[in-house]
Amino acid sequence: MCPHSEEPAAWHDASLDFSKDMSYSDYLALDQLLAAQHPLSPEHNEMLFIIQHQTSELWMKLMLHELRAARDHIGQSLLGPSFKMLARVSRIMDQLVQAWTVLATMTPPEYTAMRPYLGKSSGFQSYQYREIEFILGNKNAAMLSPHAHHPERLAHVQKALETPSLYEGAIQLLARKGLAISAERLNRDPTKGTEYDPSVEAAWLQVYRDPTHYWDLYELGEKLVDLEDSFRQWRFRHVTTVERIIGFKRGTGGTDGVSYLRKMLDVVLFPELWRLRTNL
Ligand code: HEM
Ligand SMILES: N[C@@H](CC(=O)c1ccccc1NC=O)C(=O)O
Repeated sequence: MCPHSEEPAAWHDASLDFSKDMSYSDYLALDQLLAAQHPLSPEHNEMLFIIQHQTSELWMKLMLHELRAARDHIGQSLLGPSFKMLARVSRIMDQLVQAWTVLATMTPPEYTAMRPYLGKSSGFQSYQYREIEFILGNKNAAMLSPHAHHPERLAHVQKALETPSLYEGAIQLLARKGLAISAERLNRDPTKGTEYDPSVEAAWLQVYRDPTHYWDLYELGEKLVDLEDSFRQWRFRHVTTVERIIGFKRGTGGTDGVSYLRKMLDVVLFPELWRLRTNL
């Protein structure tokens, strides 16, 4: 009963006996999920480092779920659902951009104390991140090597390398809608990363110069630019946070560290969609 009234407590009708029914924790497999954090160091701040990455990887799992579905819908010219999926992916990326404020609470001495325990491990070896880069067209077969020892992870990245990217699907859609794309571009090796093509820019320019006629393609173009905009912000927040925490030390993954990550800021996923803005 409520302490000061005759009314039953607000939670009075809540289900309380889960001996025979699925509960919140059962449905979310929380026993497994919350038992998956294994700090290697005695440092207080390692839990932050682990959970920051595990939550990022869960968001990446959802991004891939949505990106694969968006690519399938674009392949079937079903653009409405693909727009919703791409918008969701951009919002997830925004979430990952904001998440850097939590990790930025880790100071250099705190990270330095736990860094030796990381060995050669690095986000460079994130197979979900690599799949995301690949499905967006930033492909590089060399990035399979860190997974060569692990058949299941290798299969994920290998499949992503061999499957035409989401942007490839958008270019094929432009051609299906009657826009002139070069035969060489339409028949390009899907394992190769996206490279600027003048016929693709000319096609996007035709769309952006007549949005009323090509509204669905125009909206697809802007959804892709939204996504790359958010991705660029993620890359920038990562390199800035890294510089805050390890300066210009070499990375545990073997790269030059911040120097390498700064080069990644120059990656352009959808080159023609950015170049057309200059020529519109
Ligand atoms: C203290 C925090 C962090 C530091 C010092 C750091 C440092 C680095 C460095 C130096 C690299 C270059 C590869 C290497 O040599 O290791 C890298 C790559 C990477 N990191 Fe981080 N990182 C941090 C946090 C994160 C977080 C929270 C994520 C989220 C998933 C992340 C994801 C990645 C990814 C995906 C790459 C590969 C990037 C690419 O190849 O373009 N990192 N990180
Ligand atoms: N490359 C980082 C180490 C690192 O960032 C890391 C290590 C293990 C698991 C996730 C990591 N985060 C992203 O790269 C460093 O050089 O300190």
